[in-house]
Amino acid sequence: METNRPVGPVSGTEVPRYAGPATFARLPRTDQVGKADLAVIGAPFDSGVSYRPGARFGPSHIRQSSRLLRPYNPALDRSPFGVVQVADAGDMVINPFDITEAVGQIQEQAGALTGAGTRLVTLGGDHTVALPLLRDLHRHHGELAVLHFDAHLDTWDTYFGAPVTHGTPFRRASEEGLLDPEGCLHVGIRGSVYAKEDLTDDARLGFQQLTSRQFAHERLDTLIEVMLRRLGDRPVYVSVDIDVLDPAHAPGTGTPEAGGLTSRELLELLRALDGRNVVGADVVEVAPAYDHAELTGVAAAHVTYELLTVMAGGGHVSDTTPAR
Ligand SMILES: N=C(N)NCCCC(=O)O
Ligand SMILES: [Zn+2]
Ligand SMILES: [Zn+2]
Repeated sequence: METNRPVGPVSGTEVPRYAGPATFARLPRTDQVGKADLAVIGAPFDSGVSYRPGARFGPSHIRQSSRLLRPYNPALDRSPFGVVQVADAGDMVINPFDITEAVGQIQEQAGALTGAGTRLVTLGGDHTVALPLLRDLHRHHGELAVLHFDAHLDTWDTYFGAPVTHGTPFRRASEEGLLDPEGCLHVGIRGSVYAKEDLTDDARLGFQQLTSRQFAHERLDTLIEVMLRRLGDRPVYVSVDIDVLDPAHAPGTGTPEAGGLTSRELLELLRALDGRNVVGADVVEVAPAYDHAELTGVAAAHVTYELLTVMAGGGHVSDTTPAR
């Protein structure tokens, strides 16, 4: 039947949700809809890691762990897949043997969609993938506020002389002028670094921090206020490294650090972005080989769902049901 309503996910009450190939949240593929306003896309690439490999399998694991998501999100009183057309754009093709070529391929394949007006939530892959995604979005929006959830700064300079790795994307982005130095914030930072100067370098590159320790001592609503004040009304890129969560909540990742956020805290922080101008997002560093019972996959799927809900925006109705 012809309809103007967005094409929604396959219903879990009509087709068993464990059956059939996994798109994110059982959404249609981009080639099954006219045009997607919002798309989930995989960036299976992990040649930038400094420790455990395996995040190249992140996109398929997050999709598999997303089968139980339902279309209505009570926390934000919204059916995100009914407000705008959301679809799964599949996986990018990325050379695992050449990082320079890989980041070019990511920028080009993301750009083909963003150039046509589709906003993206990219499933990594390791954190290297954020750099080409920021390069692409800077072309559309100018300097970006980066809201970066991570145990790690990822503003280090080089590893073994290599400038483009999963520990360096935000230093490169800052040096290239892609970031608004008044609007960038790390959330969940913790653990050891190489030297005290790492922290002063990081501040010079334009980042403030809400550390994981602050979550132990300060109220969540106070920290949310600090976060929102830092972002203002700037175009925001949200980068979620799943290792921002405590390893108890997300064991399936390459560089785990004890003492992290709970998934409840992270989901609340993301919901607080509702109404902000989120122009793109990623969910990275999910490495399923170290996961158990899809703990990390489910956390990443729910993070992605909250990002999509915020990015879908309010629309005009609270109970919009997508077409089937
Ligand atoms: N982006 C992630 N997950 N980790 C960066 C860790 C870099 C290091 O080995 O020091
Ligand atoms: Zn990290
Ligand atoms: Zn990271």
